[in-house]
Amino acid sequence: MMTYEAAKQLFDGAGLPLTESHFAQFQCYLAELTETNRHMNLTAITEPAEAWEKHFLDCAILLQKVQLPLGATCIDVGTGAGFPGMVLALLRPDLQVTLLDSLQKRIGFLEQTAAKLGLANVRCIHARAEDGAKLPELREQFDMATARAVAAMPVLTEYCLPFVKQGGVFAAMKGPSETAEQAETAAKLLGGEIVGEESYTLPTAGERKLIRIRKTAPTPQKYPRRSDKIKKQPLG
Ligand SMILES: C[S@@+](CC[C@H](N)C(=O)[O-])C[C@H]1O[C@@H](n2cnc3c(N)ncnc32)[C@H](O)[C@@H]1O
Repeated sequence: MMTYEAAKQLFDGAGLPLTESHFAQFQCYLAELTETNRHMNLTAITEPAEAWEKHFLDCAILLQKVQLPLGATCIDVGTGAGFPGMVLALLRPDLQVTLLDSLQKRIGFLEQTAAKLGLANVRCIHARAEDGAKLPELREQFDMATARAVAAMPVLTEYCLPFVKQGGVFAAMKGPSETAEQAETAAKLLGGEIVGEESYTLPTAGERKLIRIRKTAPTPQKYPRRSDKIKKQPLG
């Protein structure tokens, strides 16, 4: 059981505000996640204190690190149970958030959950990243693409950077061992430039890292390549 006071303290510790209405929405999200997780593999983390830290706080920190203008468009590639995208949409109703995943049943869960939470700023798309990024309505349309726990940097950059418009950013949520340098070749080939990496620490889960790549030129049409090619010959 998580109380509002405990959740607020957790967010305060990272310098993030948490209103009672956000708390109620997060609790509703967690209840949906826990219930659905009984019959669908969504996440290994449903214990309340752990979910609050490793899912909600971790994803909320992204908003603190990347300053998104009012009304910005974001895509979360390989969103799974909605991390980080659903958290962004919940905390920033002005953002237009697209949640993309290759598993239809997860997309069904996300559509139902966004409706339950009253989030009108969420769109859910069932597609592989490398197919979605070929669609004119998605290619180079986003101020920010993000992803957490989907693939290693060279592969992930090929999945994500094609979605970003020029001047926008790809922000990868990573563990401590991956580095921005690992994406340098991929970034160059895909029209990006490494901005840098920034570490932060979760209270009990330890170090996490945010790697940022800015989109400086259009992605050549031949990217992203076919799924098997991306995995067999990562750009690196
Ligand atoms: C380990 S889960 C991580 C989910 C979530 N981002 C998180 O941090 O909890 C990876 C997710 O990425 C999705 N995924 C993997 N490869 C993908 C691809 N090429 N295109 C779209 N989704 C993909 C999987 O279906 C899965 O839901």
